[in-house]
Amino acid sequence: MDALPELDDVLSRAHVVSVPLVTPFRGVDRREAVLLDGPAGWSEFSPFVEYDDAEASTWLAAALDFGWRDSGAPAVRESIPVNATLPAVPLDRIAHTLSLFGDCRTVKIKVGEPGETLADDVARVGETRRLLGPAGRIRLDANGAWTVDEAEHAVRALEQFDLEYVEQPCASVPELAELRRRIHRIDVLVAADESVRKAADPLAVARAEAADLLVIKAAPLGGIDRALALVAEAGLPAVVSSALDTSIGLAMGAELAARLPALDFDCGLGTAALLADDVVAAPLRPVDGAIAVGRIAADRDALGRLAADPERTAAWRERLTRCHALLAG
Ligand SMILES: O=C(O)CCC(=O)C1=CC=C[C@@H](O)[C@@H]1C(=O)O
Ligand SMILES: [Mg+2]
Repeated sequence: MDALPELDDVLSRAHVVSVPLVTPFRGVDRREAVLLDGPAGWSEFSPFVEYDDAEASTWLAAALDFGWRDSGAPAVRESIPVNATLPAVPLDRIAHTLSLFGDCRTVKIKVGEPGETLADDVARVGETRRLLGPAGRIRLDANGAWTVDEAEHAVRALEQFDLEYVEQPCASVPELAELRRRIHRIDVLVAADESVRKAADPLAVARAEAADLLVIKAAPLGGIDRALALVAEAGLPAVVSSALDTSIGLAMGAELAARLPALDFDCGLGTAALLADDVVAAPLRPVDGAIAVGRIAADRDALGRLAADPERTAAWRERLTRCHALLAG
C-alpha cells in the first residue's frame, strides 16, 4: 500500500473478537480476529494463531490496505457464487452441515485429515455425492497431506464420485507437477492453495505447470490488488477462498472475486455458515449459492458480545504491533 497508517491510529480502531464455530475446523472451535474500523471501511486481521510474525505481517498489509483504501480495479460482478465447505464431520452430520450453506451446487470436502483413513474419505465423499445428486460439483482439499503415490491412489479411489478438482493434494510444487502428470488422463484437475499463499514464490507453481488453477486468498497474499496482480501474472484460472474469516474478511474476499476478469469456479467464500455467531448484524452467509459483493460494517453489539478476554486481547494487540513494525521496516 502507499503509506502505512500510524500504529496508534490502527490500535485505536482495533476490536479483538473470539467467534465460536459450528463445528471444529483446522483443529479449533473458536476463530479469533482483530476487526479494524478503518477510514475506507471495516477490515479484518486474523492470521492463524500458529503463524509467525513474518507470515502474519502480510495479512496485516492486506487488512490495512482494505481498511484504509479502495481497490484501484473496478468490480465486474455484484454477486459471487460460492461452494459449501465440508470439514471432516461424521457421516451422520454431513446433511446437517451442508444445510447450513443453503443451496450451494458445489461442495468442497476436506480429505486426508489426521486420524482419518482413505476409507473414511471414500465414505464421506460418497455420502456427499448421494445427498448432492449427480448435477452437483464436488472438489476435495487435502491440505498437502499426501505423497504423490498416496494422492494418485486416493484420487483413483475417489474419482468415481465425479471430482471437479483436488486442492493441494501434495505439499510441494514438484509433487503437484508429478501428480498432475499422472492423473491428467482421468480428467481431475489439480488446484494449488498452500503452494500459492504460503510460498516464498507464489508464481513457482504456475511456472512449473504444477496446477490447473490457483486458490487465492486476499489476506495471505497481501490484499486485493496484489492478489489480482498475481493471478494476471500466473495466467491460470483462480478460485477465491476464505481463511475462515468473519463476514468482514469474507467481504474482502468477495471484493477480490468481484474484480477477477474471469471467474469460472465457485468460490470458497461461504464459510460464514461455519460460524456460530458473527461480527455483523446480517452475516454474509450464502443465499441461493452466492454471496453479495460490498463493504459491511461491524455491529457494535456483536463486537461487545464476542469481545476476546483481556489476555487474548493484549496478545493480539502485541502481535499487531510487531507485524506493524515489520511492515514499517
Ligand atoms: O475454500 C473453502 O471452501 C473454505 C476455506 C477453506 O477451506 C480454508 C480456510 C482456512 C484455512 C484452510 O485450512 C482452508 C483451506 O485450506 O482452503
Ligand atoms: Mg485449501
